Amino acid sequence: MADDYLDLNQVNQAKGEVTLPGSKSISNRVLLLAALAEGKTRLTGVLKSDDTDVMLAALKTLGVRIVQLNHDEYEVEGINAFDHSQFPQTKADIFLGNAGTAFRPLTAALAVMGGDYYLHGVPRMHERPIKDLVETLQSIGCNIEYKLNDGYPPLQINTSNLNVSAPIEIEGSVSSQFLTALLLVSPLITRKTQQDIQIKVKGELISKPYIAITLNLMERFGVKVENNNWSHFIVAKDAKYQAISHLAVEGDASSASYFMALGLVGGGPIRINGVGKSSIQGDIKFADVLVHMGADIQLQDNSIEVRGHKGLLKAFDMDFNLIPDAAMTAAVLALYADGPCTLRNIASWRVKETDRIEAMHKELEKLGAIVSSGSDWLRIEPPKHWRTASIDTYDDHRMAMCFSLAVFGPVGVRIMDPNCVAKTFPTYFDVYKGLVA
Ligand SMILES: O=C(O)C1=C[C@@H](OP(=O)(O)O)[C@@H](O)[C@H](O)C1
Ligand SMILES: C=C(OP(=O)(O)O)C(=O)O
Repeated sequence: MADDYLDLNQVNQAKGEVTLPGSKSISNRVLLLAALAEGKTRLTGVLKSDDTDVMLAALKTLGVRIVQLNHDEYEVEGINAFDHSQFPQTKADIFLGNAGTAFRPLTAALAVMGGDYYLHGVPRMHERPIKDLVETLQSIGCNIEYKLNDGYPPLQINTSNLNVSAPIEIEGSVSSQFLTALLLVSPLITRKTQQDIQIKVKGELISKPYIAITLNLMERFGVKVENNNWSHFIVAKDAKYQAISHLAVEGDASSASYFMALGLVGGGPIRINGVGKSSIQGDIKFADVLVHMGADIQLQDNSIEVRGHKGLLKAFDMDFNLIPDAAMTAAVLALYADGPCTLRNIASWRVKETDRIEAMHKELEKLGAIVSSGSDWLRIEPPKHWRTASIDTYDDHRMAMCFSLAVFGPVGVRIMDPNCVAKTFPTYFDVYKGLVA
């Protein structure tokens, strides 16, 4: 039975060493890429969590042979989607929880390859938009139907009849995962239509560093995409994914943000192994926010060491569009700032695991902060009078993880439903407890 809550005591210090679990964004992309490729790929450092479990289970249901060699090591036997245009299993009911990185790319892959597939998730997944991706796929001949509400999962996918006669247009302003999904399947589209594919982004592309991860990993599997200023992409007609003998998944840079923050407010030193300056994940740039707030950060190729100092942190007013996930960590650090802090350009928070602007607003207020917010921003005045609080987490792993940082004031906190961290970091609170005193 899930624990209802977890009481975290007030603490003064944090130090120690952690090794990060694998990156969710990389794990789910490489599982799919390896499944589509020709040949066997060995993946190490794969994240073990709800989001990756649903991707693994979906691929197995679709008939992909995946052997677990060790706890975080898998061998994936690619189906060679270029010679076999469908998955071995052409009819399936696929549950994808609340994993955007599984739902959006698999929608694109299954719609392009065709079959008889029902894709669904938890109730919140059925409130998260997918219209922009579905409309783009329909515009090139995919057969997708909404089963509950227009614009949202669940989806029924049937056999496609691809027809691409102009650049494929995709909206970029709601989630970058729609463009990621289209890019990941673009070599399948070129193969089926026997032509180069052009992709044009409509609207302002958000969360660009996640597109960089997509392009980087596609290239590792043998497909180089031409990127013209993040708005126009070209994929050549001979594009094809080739297996890689071994790919090591980096540690998760968004998960690193909590430990980096602990090193700052808790004094440190905290050493974080698994990501560093060679990372392909945009969230590594969270280090710049912490340096602004007063952290001393040493970035090695594959590790980070963080130290803080006594006293208040420097307040910030910043655009967080490039690091929407690590941005939540900054919102909680605002509790210890020397003035009001503003997070800007975070509209995508409203359509994630919960409405994160509303959730963050409510929960920071419970601790005594004075908070205001708008459609795409959040402003936090640090508490003058702290209050003890039960923090509701809204089934959002990041709400639970970032509010574990709210214990450096004069009070402890109660985290409701702490097991929601299983979405990306099931052992988070055990690791956390080993660092704070
Ligand atoms: O592509 C990815 O791996 C992700 C993209 C981001 O979503 P948006 O593009 O919707 O901001 C991010 O918030 C999510 O956790 C992972
Ligand atoms: C937004 C997130 O997840 P998803 O991949 O489901 O979009 C997240 O992990 O913060």
